[in-house]
Amino acid sequence: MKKVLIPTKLNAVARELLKDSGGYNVVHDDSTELKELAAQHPDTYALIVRSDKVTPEIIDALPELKVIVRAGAGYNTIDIRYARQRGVDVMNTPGANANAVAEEVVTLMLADARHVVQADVSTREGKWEKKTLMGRELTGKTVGIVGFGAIGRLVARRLAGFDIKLLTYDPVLSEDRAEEFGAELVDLPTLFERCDYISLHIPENDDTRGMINKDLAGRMKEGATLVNCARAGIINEDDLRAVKAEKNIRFLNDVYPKDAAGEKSVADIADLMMPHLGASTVEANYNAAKRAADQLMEYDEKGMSTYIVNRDVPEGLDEMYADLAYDLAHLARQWVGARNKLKMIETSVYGSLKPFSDWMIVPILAAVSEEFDRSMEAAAAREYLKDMGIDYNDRETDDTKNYGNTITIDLAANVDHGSLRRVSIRGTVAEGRLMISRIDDFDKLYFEPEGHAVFFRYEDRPGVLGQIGVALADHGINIDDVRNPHDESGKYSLAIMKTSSPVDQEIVDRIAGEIDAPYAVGITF
Ligand SMILES: NC(=O)c1ccc[n+]([C@@H]2O[C@H](COP(=O)([O-])OP(=O)(O)OC[C@H]3O[C@@H](n4cnc5c(N)ncnc54)[C@H](O)[C@@H]3O)[C@@H](O)[C@H]2O)c1
Ligand SMILES: O=C(O)[C@H](O)COP(=O)(O)O
Repeated sequence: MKKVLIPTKLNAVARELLKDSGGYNVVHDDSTELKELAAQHPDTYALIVRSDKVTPEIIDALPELKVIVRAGAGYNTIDIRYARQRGVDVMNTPGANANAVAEEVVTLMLADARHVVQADVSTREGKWEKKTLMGRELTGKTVGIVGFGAIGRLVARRLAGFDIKLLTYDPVLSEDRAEEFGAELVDLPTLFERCDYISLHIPENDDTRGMINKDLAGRMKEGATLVNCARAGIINEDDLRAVKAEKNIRFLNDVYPKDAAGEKSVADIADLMMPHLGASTVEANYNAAKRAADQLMEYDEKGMSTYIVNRDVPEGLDEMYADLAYDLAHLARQWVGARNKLKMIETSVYGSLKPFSDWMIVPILAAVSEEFDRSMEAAAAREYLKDMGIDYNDRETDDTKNYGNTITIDLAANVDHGSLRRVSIRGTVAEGRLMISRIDDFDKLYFEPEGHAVFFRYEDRPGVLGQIGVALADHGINIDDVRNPHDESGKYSLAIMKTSSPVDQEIVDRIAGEIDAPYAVGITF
């Protein structure tokens, strides 16, 4: 039986579900230090934690460890890179505790606006501070949500009853999607300048650490409120301290560099402080515990999970196929017009790659959207696509077609007057090299996506290749390799030329005009 160590205060449902499944020996102990528990249970296979710090020392103390499940959202307390080096997968349970945090945000806003804590203390002391404790109303105010993920969206929904004006900033959100939530998508400085309340709902990572700095805090309105129920590290505390006194900013805080008793460095600037209680509701604790157990069992049954946060390429998949998916999508994106609005992505994954078809959306999306980070998960990719209004279909495929281990990517993008421009590109890995084997009706290309290349699709006639060669030479560009297949009808040709240097799309478009090629792409792989 696999040993699961739960060294944290987590609803018993996790323990019960795992035990009932018959496959796990669960040790649930929230009163012993994790270090000590690790020493006592070196045969641990899975660790289920909350904000407990999982250091390289803990990981090293558990040589059998295969997976760490974070029953919650933020995993900045787990050394995910070291876990990866040791072959340990790390999962979280996104969204499981989102409502608890959203309600905490509303609680803090209202409690501060009506001086609930002070009023309670002073009334118990026998005072009657009705005059000094004049409050403020939340209704009708402008609220800014930084990070419009699971929590950010729920904060928006919960606050809707207060008739607020809602602004949001999230780099992977489209204006249309924001509008569906009644939010206006703005940039970060604008959000800080315009809002009466600002609530942070982003992860702490290398990009967001110290993000709320003097410049942003300095843009806040006089008397505005900043709520941090995300992570301490995203605020530069000294910068906020400097601005707070000047602008009378209210600061409501749930998170600290360390989850532990003792003095808090933000005590002098925080108007309300909670001991990291965002997820501490009976309901959220149950949801996160159940999700942790369910995800662990799914991980063991299917061998992979969309919730893994520290794996770029799934175990069992040759990394070259991830690169192939990226290159196919990169070329397809240029083919349909890099600036045209993408409407549809369809993937057809064949052969031994099939178990990874769901995951393939990650490198594909990284190729078609600069905003999407390749280290993100498939679930985040699908959410992103939904937000951007892009249809995504992972097609059922039929291996009797003998396509081997191939990936086909179909893209469609809007061009002028609402018409769609489509392309279908297939590729594989052969002899240890990436190969593009088909572009639309041009088959058996076996073209290696590497270096610089130009593509022109034109009506077949003699002399066109020469024309392209001369035009490129006029720009000092040498041709390193040429393919020139015809399509099935024999009517169209595709000129694929590898070039010595990148060819600007402007030059490609000019040559396309000269040879009357409606499809023309210059690309660097
Ligand atoms: N106080 C608590 O108890 C508590 C509970 C749960 C989560 N959290 C914290 O809240 C964070 C958010 O949780 P979630 O469940 O909403 O996660 P989520 O992944 O659903 O949403 C995070 C959002 O932040 C956005 N984002 C990432 N980088 C950004 C940036 N630089 N600027 C603006 N937006 C950015 C992402 O695009 C995403 O939409 C977690 O990472 C965790 O640290 C705290
Ligand atoms: O990221 C999270 O899920 C929250 O910060 C909750 O942390 P906790 O499980 O330690 O309360």
